Amino acid sequence: MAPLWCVVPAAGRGTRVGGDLPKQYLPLAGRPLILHTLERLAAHPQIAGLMVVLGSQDPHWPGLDQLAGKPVLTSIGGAERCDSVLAGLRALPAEVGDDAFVLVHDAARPCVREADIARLIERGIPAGGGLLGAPLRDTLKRAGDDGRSHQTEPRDHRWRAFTPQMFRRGELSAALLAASLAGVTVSDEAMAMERAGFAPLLVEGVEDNIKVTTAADFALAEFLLPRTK
Ligand SMILES: Nc1ccn([C@@H]2O[C@H](COP(=O)(O)OP(=O)(O)OP(=O)(O)O)[C@@H](O)[C@H]2O)c(=O)n1
Ligand SMILES: C[C@](O)(CO)[C@H](O)COP(=O)(O)O
Repeated sequence: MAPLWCVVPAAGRGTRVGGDLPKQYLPLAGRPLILHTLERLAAHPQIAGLMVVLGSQDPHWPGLDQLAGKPVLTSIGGAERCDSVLAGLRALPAEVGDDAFVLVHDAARPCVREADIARLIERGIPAGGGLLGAPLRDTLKRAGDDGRSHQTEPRDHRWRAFTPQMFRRGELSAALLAASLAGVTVSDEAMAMERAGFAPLLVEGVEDNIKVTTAADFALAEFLLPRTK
């Protein structure tokens, strides 16, 4: 099977972490968070190259053009994550045809495991596309505006969505464009594909593939990094 390109949205501002520097450039184990993510992706034998989607004014990008001997290209993202992913898909090299499967992985998920990426590719391609995730394990409460629990929701059939997510370049681009034209901000690729009539395969991944979202997540990611190779 031919290796796949990976689009890496990295154009966010990290507002939930706070501070002046976007979270992808904050130090994690002594180096910018994004470098850990990119190195892990580039080292994967089934990944052909990386398309990193940057903010329009980004003085922090280190100007990488290759990693582990694989090309690292960049493009400019948009206001929402879904805009950035669509921009990255459009900027992929022409050798990546519309029928080619493409991975999308958050720059903010540095602890992704090689085996999870491999499992997504192996199971997702015959299924027409899919995503890593994990079934919800906690009891789920519906909160009222009063901050009290008013109901316990069923948790069966409910999953948390991770990245990578993997779809055909053409189908995902069309699905993201359709959502955008409808004024819908999709929070992940699978949501765009669901709106377009697809049923992405849920491939179980390890829950330590965390998204660094708040300042407290840096300590957890630093702990997990050497344990999730
Ligand atoms: N307009 C955007 C928004 C987000 N992202 C990227 O999408 C990933 C997941 O998004 P999230 O964790 O929400 O990152 P931020 O938008 O940076 O965080 P916040 O919502 O706290 O500002 C990150 O790698 C982020 O850089 C992006 O490429 N373009
Ligand atoms: C794509 C994602 O990582 C799946 O969990 C997530 O949706 C990113 O954005 P969010 O703003 O944290 O929902």
